[in-house]
Amino acid sequence: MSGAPVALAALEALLTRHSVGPKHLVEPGPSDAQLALMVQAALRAPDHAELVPYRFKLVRGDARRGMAALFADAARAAGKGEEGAALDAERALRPPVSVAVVARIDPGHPKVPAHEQWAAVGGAIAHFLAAAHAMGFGGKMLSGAKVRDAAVAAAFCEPGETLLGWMTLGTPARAAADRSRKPPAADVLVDWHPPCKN
Ligand SMILES: Cc1cc2nc3c(=O)[nH]c(=O)nc-3n(C[C@H](O)[C@H](O)[C@H](O)COP(=O)(O)O)c2cc1C
Repeated sequence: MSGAPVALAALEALLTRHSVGPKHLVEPGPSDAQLALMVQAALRAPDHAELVPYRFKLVRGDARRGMAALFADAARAAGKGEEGAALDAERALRPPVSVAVVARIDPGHPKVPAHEQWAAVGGAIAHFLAAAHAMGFGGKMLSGAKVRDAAVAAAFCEPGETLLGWMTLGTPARAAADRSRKPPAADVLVDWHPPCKN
């Protein structure tokens, strides 16, 4: 292989990353130092004009109970009933750590259109979760209709911001199966040819 030596451990982490759902996550969650590394990795994702169009909000410890109450209220408001409310509350309580992803997109930016800012948010999520996986943590990005519940959104966002969802993080309960079904690289990488001129 030509080019710079490949950081094999980093590549291995990228090639094996897969989501681990909240029901398979147990304590311990990542420490402050480990979370800081995940954020540093996120900040390395491509970001036109370095706008950093996102913020991460850490939900752990007792704060999970507050989020569970919000989730339960959102479920009731959506007509899910008490059983649905309990299920949604459990989604907040079960992961040792949840990290809310809040996008702050500037639709009027003179140089960076909104779609490029959204791409930066996606890149940050990917780097964050890849770093978590590289450190042995399991994680999954989750959203659901509750991100659009007014009370839930207001609890996480300033005016003009958008709540994308939560990266749930913890120690995988067991060697989790990689259920990802990815297409072969050849389906995704194709040669481009200039349009024919007649
Ligand atoms: C912004 C965003 C929101 C998502 N919300 C959900 C969700 O609510 N429920 C879900 O099952 N997967 C959701 N996903 C997809 C999962 O995080 C995960 O990527 C998908 O299940 C594929 O698994 P993999 O990451 O192992 O390839 C979301 C992904 C993104 C980027």
